[in-house]
Amino acid sequence: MMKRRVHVAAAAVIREDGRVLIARRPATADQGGLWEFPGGKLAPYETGFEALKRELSEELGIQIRRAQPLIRVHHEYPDKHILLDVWQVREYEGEPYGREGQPVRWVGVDDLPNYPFPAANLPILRAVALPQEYLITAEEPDETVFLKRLERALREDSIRLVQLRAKTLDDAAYQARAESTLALCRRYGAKLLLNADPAWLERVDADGIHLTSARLMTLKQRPIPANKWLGASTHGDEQLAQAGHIDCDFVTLSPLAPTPSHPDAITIGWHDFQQMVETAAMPVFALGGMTRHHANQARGVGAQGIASIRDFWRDDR
Ligand SMILES: Nc1nc2c([nH]c(=O)n2[C@@H]2O[C@H](COP(=O)(O)OP(=O)(O)OP(=O)(O)O)[C@@H](O)[C@H]2O)c(=O)[nH]1
Ligand SMILES: [Mg+2]
Repeated sequence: MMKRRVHVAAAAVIREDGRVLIARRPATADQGGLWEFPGGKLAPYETGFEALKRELSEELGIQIRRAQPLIRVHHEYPDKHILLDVWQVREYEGEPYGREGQPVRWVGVDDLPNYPFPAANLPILRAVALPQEYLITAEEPDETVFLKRLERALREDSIRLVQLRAKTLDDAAYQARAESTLALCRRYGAKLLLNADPAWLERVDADGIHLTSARLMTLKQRPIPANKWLGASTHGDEQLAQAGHIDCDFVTLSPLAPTPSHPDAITIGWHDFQQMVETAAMPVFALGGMTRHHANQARGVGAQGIASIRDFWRDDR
């Protein structure tokens, strides 16, 4: 028999202090007793956003003013195929409460993994915890220049996710660079991922590892614990599937568009990008010819946001 297909709109409602609202499902409901992001099934002829507005009014008593797409997750439950269409909501009227008697709680983003959620929710927890911009550092031999550029981006562009990519440094220089970069990232509350062998986490206590696509393809399982972040570079369906298989937390997918350094490269383009993101079941950053100004467009096709070296590696004006 064909499985039921269920399309659900749900919201990560985010308060000014950054906490996220979650609600507990009634013990008698499907997935009873687990926590969830408020929302529910689309009624016939409703769009996701229309359903979101109605459900949050019914379940929380709030009126959404503006919402931004966060992530779309397809998940196979034994009895149904579910599509969770998740939005980020920061602008709303009213004070949310459990209008159907359900317990609700404001939770810090890093505390979310401590609550039991339905199996489909793992990618959502990752998307909620990640920003919409991912800075990849440029090759820069001069450490002073490097740290100055990075600090500008942390301070002025509010970058909160950084990948240290330094392929030209030897091991000793890489370790020194990783330590100074980590100290700077910590000052701004930014997460730092090392683009390096996963064993580097034993030497530098960074927040995680970013795998090159070559390294990604050699792995049989997730190489680092769940409390560290695992990103990977991907360029197509096979690598995306492998990233899912070894349980990466997120990926970059590139090259989306031509760049000044690769004007004639074969690029993915927004259309195919959207299709690949739809099947990815994890946050995906668009990379290649992207700037901060593309972040909303990327969100619109289901991405987490954009990754870039060039756009963030600017000089102080
Ligand atoms: N709202 C919501 N539903 C989720 C989440 N994760 C998840 O797997 N689901 C599943 O998606 C479906 C949504 O159902 P729902 O019970 O919220 O639907 P609804 O508000 O329209 O209620 P009703 O149909 O019971 O009247 C359920 O099967 C639920 O288990 C989540 O984070 N939020
Ligand atoms: Mg509901």
